[in-house]
Amino acid sequence: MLEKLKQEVYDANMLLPKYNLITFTWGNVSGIDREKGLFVIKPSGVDYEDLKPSDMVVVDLQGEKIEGDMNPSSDTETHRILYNNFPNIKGVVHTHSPWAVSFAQAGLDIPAAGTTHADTFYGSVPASRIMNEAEVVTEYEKQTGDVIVETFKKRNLDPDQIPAVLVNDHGPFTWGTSASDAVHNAVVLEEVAKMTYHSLQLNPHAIDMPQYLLDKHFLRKHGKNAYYGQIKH
Ligand SMILES: O=C(CO)[C@@H](O)[C@@H](O)COP(=O)(O)O
Repeated sequence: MLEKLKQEVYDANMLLPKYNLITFTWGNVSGIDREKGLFVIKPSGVDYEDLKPSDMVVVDLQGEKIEGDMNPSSDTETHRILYNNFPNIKGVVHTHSPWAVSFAQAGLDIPAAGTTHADTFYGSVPASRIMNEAEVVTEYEKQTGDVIVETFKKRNLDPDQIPAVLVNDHGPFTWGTSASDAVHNAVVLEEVAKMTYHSLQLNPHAIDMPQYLLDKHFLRKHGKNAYYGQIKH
């Protein structure tokens, strides 16, 4: 079942160690088949060097395991909530990459400080609120997804324009148009977190880039008149 998607999701998971985004088993990638309403995710707690495409687990959008010998990632419920609430996304990534986690643990947004950020994120990457005890004790991973969705709703953010969040005291989740696109966004997020940390050290007072520069860089790659790369009009 979903053999092509399993291979894609496996390949995307293997990009996490390649780009130094994970330590041990601290991360996961999933990808969804929207027509079938099924997503494929990494099994929980398996070393990356031991993973195989056939180990990937198939889950439905109600959270039922449909196929797979192993338990799915412990973060499966968070991925499920994101797929159910952000209808255009087709891949989700979670890591504990250290620069993004540093902002998450500080409870700080990553402000849009320059064009590296603006090429991928159309504004600050938001930090969520801290989850309360009841949310953590009961259905923790589902509630993590709910808090991410709440962050975007309350702040009127578009998940298609800001494909990342920092879960407070935890770490980053990113998403994208495919599993590999979500990994691409996780790599950019980590680079941007590192650069912005250093910019804040050098000048904490002049960090936000001008709106016109943010507009130019995001929209030349993602707007309806995008012209970056080999786009033909
Ligand atoms: O945050 C954590 C653990 O605290 C998890 O995201 C991480 O270890 C990955 O877990 P899985 O191997 O995907 O179950």
